[in-house]
Amino acid sequence: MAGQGVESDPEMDEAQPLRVDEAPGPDVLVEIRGLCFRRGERVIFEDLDLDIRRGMVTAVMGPSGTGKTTLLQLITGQLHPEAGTIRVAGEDVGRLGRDGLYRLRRRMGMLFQSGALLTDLSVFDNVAYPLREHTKLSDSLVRKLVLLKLEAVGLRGARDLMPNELSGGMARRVALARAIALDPMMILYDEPFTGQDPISMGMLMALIRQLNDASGLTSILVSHDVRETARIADHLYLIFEGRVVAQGTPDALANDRSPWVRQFLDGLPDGPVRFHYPAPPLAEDLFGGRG
Ligand SMILES: Nc1ncnc2c1ncn2[C@@H]1O[C@H](COP(=O)(O)OP(=O)(O)OP(=O)(O)O)[C@@H](O)[C@H]1O
Repeated sequence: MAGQGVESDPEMDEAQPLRVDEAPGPDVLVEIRGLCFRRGERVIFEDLDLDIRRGMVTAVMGPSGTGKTTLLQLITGQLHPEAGTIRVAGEDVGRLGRDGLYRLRRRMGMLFQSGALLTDLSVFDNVAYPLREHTKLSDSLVRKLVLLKLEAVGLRGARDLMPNELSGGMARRVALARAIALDPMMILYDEPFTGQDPISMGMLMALIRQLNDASGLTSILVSHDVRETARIADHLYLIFEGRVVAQGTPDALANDRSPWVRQFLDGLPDGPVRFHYPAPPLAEDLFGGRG
């Protein structure tokens, strides 16, 4: 666990930005500074600062639609910042050309919700796919690597199965084996627990932690599952309305009394994040004679 305390604004009725003032050290793998990004007219990020530290599992949480998936897409260079910088392993992602991005993405494993397996390939061939596409390794070496990756997710014995013969949890573990096939420096998880029963969720949680620690990875985890995420993450960022509104270790955030943190971590239906969409007073609407 990282020994860092919580940082949040206790009076936070309205989300205030938290700034990362100190320069990033060598332990920072992803450094985001002053990130601005819009979708049409909608501001998704406004002057966002965020650090992902090497060797840690860092979770990014926040209400639905805050931009968590968008953040992962910006880190992987699928989207480009409007302003600000995103540095991954020292490289400014927004300035990389096609080749640079390609090289960088090879070093990032991704387990996105939509990252389905190729349905007409066996488990073995799904995991072998990135190795065959991106390397010139011999068949016998590919075989050994695939078996090792499948062993790491507990599915070496399932190598000849087809995707439609797998449970949802097994399919996600195969996708995880595929995501680590090229020995990435970092792995990004977007809602990895969605739709999983408690047992396979537990297995995935343990795997995320184990793979991170045993392979010296750095992990970014986007998830709605507050309790589960807090159990495996070293550091949590809570984002809302384009900014980081709180960050810290799970323990520190668990003891944080700010209304925003409490509403999010305790799943309260109303608080700084309003249940009601902004509207004039009800009486005015009912009796004010307006259309
Ligand atoms: N391709 C797109 N074009 C336009 N707007 C988009 C697109 N993808 C997402 N958005 C919008 O950007 C905002 C952020 O979306 P994003 O998926 O990043 O949020 P999220 O925090 O990951 O949400 P959730 O927790 O529900 O998955 C949302 O308002 C969404 O409607």
